[in-house]
Amino acid sequence: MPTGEVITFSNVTKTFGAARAVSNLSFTVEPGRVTGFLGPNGSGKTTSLRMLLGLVTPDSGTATFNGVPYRDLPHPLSTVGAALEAASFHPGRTARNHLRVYAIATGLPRTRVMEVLTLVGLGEHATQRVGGYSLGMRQRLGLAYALLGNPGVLVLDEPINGLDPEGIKWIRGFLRHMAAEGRTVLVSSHLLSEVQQSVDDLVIIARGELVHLGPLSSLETNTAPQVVVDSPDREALASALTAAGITFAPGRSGLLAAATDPGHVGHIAFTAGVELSVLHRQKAGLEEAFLALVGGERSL
Ligand SMILES: Nc1ncnc2c1ncn2[C@@H]1O[C@H](COP(=O)(O)OP(=O)(O)OP(=O)(O)O)[C@@H](O)[C@H]1O
Repeated sequence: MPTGEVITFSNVTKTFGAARAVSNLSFTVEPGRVTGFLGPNGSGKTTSLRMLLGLVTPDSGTATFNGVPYRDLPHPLSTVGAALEAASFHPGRTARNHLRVYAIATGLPRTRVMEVLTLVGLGEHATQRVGGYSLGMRQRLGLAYALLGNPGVLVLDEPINGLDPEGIKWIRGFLRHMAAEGRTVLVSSHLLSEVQQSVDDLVIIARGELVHLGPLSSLETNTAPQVVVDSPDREALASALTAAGITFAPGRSGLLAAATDPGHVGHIAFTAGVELSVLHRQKAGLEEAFLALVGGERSL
């Protein structure tokens, strides 16, 4: 069984010319869990992953696996499996042929090729030319390549891009399974909704900076709760709230009051003699919390 390793980014900074792509980024990624690495397009995710894999040199800081930078790993292929781009396979060659070349070059048994192709659901398409593959099939081939050395760490850049609903369902189960076996799984995405159902932890960046770190549930608790309140006499309700120092904004089903306790809002209305038609607590959705953190930039 492969053992997961702790990924540590420590004060990593990278600038391209005058543009700072990644700024003083620090976080850890734990084994046995799926971690979503989220941020809008251009927020620095790919640059960070490329630094982790030794493909880009940081200006300062380190990105390591159990304290060791990628270039110093004694057995990189059996430590880390990475899928950064889906389209870099030669269209004229078959999936099996592609992976055989890598397997031979790295001293892995040839039998591993069909094992990984089967694992990602490409067993029946192993002898098909990659040129005829859909984007989703190329994503799966990228995953198969990442799994060749049976690594303890998986680093996947936007693996859900291009998958159809069935493929999305499959990859969610796949990521969970990989983590359940003890692997460290780091998955980037620009859409929270895409990974929400498969991640345990979140690392969110915007403009190259860390803006949120913690379990998925922490994003929810990070969101300011609101009390939805309404009255047949909305004007009187508004006056009562203002008099009590509670700010509010009009919402779809009433006034959205900046308060945590519906009981408190109800009491204010009661003492002002205002009848209520609606009174409940509301939390903003995860997507709203995510958008608020990344500066409201809605990714395309
Ligand atoms: N080789 C490079 N030369 C110059 N600028 C670069 C280079 N690579 C990335 N950048 C810039 O760094 C910033 C971060 O880009 P990066 O690709 O890491 O973001 P991302 O979050 O992965 O976005 P996307 O999801 O669109 O790939 C962007 O402003 C990008 O234009």
